[in-house]
Amino acid sequence: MGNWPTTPKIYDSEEQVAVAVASHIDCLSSKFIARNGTFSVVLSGGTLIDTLRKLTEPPYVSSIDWSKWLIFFLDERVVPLDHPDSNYKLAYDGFLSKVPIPESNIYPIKENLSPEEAAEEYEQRLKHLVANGTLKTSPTTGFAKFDLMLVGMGPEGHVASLFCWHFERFEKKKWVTFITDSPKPPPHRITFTFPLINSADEIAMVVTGEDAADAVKVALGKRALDFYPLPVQKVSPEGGLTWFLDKEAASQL
Ligand SMILES: O=C1O[C@H](COP(=O)(O)O)[C@@H](O)[C@H](O)[C@H]1O
Repeated sequence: MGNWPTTPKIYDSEEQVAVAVASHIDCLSSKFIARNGTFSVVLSGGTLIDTLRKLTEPPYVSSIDWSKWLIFFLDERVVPLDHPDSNYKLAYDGFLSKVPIPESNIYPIKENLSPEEAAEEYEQRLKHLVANGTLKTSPTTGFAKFDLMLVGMGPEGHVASLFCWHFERFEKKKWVTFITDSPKPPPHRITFTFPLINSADEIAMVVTGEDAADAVKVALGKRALDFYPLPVQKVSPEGGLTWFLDKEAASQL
């Protein structure tokens, strides 16, 4: 671990962030496909999905080798996959339905399980994909090592479904955990844990809008907190970390 603090890339508008994020992902897609034969990508929900829109347009929609992409979900609301609160539905409607990633390469949560069962099932599925060589392992941590995690942040500094007032953010052993009292609806969620998140080869933090400015300031070390760190401050991958901000999100730096 050792990418913290980092220098953010700051753009005049969310539109420019979307352009830069698409170009960054395109480069990583080529690099990892050349190296591994596949590109494993973990998606957040929230505003991130709309910021990926440039990938669904020329040149990327036809130039990227989508057949080699594998898609996972950083966190998920435990609701049916066609429910308006589902991160899968958000990602499908806004991104996945517009690019030719094979359906069998997309890994949504299983439906009709309790949050605890859904988290356990997803963790076991990840371990199976590591065992059969579909996913890499971090030699340092033994957790799965995804090529790229695209991480959004809530205005109070939560990432994935790891919130300030939940002990799940201190989890050390589980790969995937669950909560039943999310302060942001809906209450039932599963989420990657920090050891799994921080085992990634690359993390892109994609944060836009003025609401996020205070937490961005804390996250990037410009303001100390005298209590526990915000969840976002625990993002510290073994590999690369790149922050993409628009000028509103960066306004307190
Ligand atoms: O609830 C969630 O919130 C975060 C942040 O969302 P945003 O709309 O403020 O960008 C998101 O990254 C996470 O995946 C989602 O479940």
